[in-house]
Amino acid sequence: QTISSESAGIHRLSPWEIPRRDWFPPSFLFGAATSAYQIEGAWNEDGKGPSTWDHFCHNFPEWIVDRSNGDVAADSYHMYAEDVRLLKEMGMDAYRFSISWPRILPKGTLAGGINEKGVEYYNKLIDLLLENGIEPYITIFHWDTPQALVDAYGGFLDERIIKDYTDFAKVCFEKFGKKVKNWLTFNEPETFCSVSYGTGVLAPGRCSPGVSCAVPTGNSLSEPYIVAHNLLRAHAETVDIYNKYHKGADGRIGLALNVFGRVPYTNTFLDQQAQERSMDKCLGWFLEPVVRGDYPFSMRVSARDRVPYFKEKEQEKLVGSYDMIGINYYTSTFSKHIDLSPNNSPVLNTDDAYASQETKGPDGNAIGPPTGNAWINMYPKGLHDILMTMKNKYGNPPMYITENGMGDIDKGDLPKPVALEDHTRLDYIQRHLSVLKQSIDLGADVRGYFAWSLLDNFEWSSGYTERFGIVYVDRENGCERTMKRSARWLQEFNGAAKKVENNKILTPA
Ligand SMILES: OC[C@@H]1[C@@H](O)[C@H](O)[C@@H](O)c2nnnn21
Repeated sequence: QTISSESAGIHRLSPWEIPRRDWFPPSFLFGAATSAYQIEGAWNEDGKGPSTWDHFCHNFPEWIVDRSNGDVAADSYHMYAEDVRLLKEMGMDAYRFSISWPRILPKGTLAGGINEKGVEYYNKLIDLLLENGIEPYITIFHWDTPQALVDAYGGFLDERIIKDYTDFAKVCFEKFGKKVKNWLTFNEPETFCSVSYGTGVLAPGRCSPGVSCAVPTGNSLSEPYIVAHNLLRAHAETVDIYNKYHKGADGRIGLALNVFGRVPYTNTFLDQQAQERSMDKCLGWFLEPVVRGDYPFSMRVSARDRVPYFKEKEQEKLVGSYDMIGINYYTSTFSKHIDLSPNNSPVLNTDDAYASQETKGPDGNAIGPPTGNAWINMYPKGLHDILMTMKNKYGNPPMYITENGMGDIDKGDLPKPVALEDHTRLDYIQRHLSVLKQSIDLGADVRGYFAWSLLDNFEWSSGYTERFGIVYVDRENGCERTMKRSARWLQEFNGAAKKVENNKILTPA
């Protein structure tokens, strides 16, 4: 069951603590986010090719909690108009979604041909969004690599991916770039590298022999760094092409980074160093290359020859390869020092930080109240700390909170009426918006906020057992959408709720 905010020891926000739309500038964007594999379904319809996620779920169902897959998901391929209607009804300014690479290029390569029906789907979605005054924010890659490229040369493990990815991005810019002005090349490269090639929990599910994953023929210590290096070079090439041929006067491009807050486990020097190494590992791994052209020093010290070097020409394209940075924030952990000794030789690339990530502090208390799913304890201050780091250490780039949210556990035992009353999610969103306001007032250049997610959707290895949507999706009933309490509050917050008094609608139609 969803833990009630009261029983989780969360006091209700007082009326004056409830965020209001006028806390934020009129230009600030409020939106919601999704990704292709998690919502579209139609996995093999209208010429779409298989992605690594289709392959992973069909071949290794035992690695998905409920043995499910994204074959239907939230059926947005057929129900996208309903999604846009909901965004409009909530008064959202923007919608972040991703493009399925194999829906556009079924064989992964340009030579393999463009699937015009796939192009048509995204053009219909984009046109409907624009007709309803909703700004599209497109993520080019949200983890669904074409399986054909994995079969051909190992996907992101091989630098041939750089050309195929830039070809795919060019098709997106050519087909959608006149209407779409905001682009994110990659979603959460750190998660993709560490969890798809380190722990192997995400497709293609690779890890070292001896680590428990679907494909234990990888190398959890070296493959994440190889994939990261290819991904960053693909990012830099793509941004260079965009800036030269597609940007125009008002185009903007960047990437969305997953950032866990990290708090020293104790205030000892060793734990403070552990916190810094953990931030380097999570944020710096991809941010420092695009800010200053190389990986964090702490990573080179610990992972040494497993961290590749960029060529000078690559660095020239990497540095400053963003007009905006997306921050995906959910929760924080305590970072605890691990001795750099042969007894602790790393198994996973994340072990290179020589720090454990603890949800409980030395006093045994969790970093924040539990929410629904296990890995998210509510700690809004972590978002503030990250934004201050972005402002004070990384040049305060234009930022968007491109994901923020929590999941309700539903193993078939969460009645719909209970799920619709998602007061913990409402409390979570309100508290993070409140912290966001403080951070902006302290100078952080944040220009928008996207709730994760618009819809209950396919939550990767958790399948459909974690509901992250502000809108409930009833997959037993034609994927019918119903606004949850959090969505209705956002509707009111956005000034879109039809306030009716004496039968007169006060808000604009
Ligand atoms: O787990 C919830 C969501 C996923 O559904 C998103 O696809 C992913 O970008 C993400 N990163 N952190 N948390 N999330």
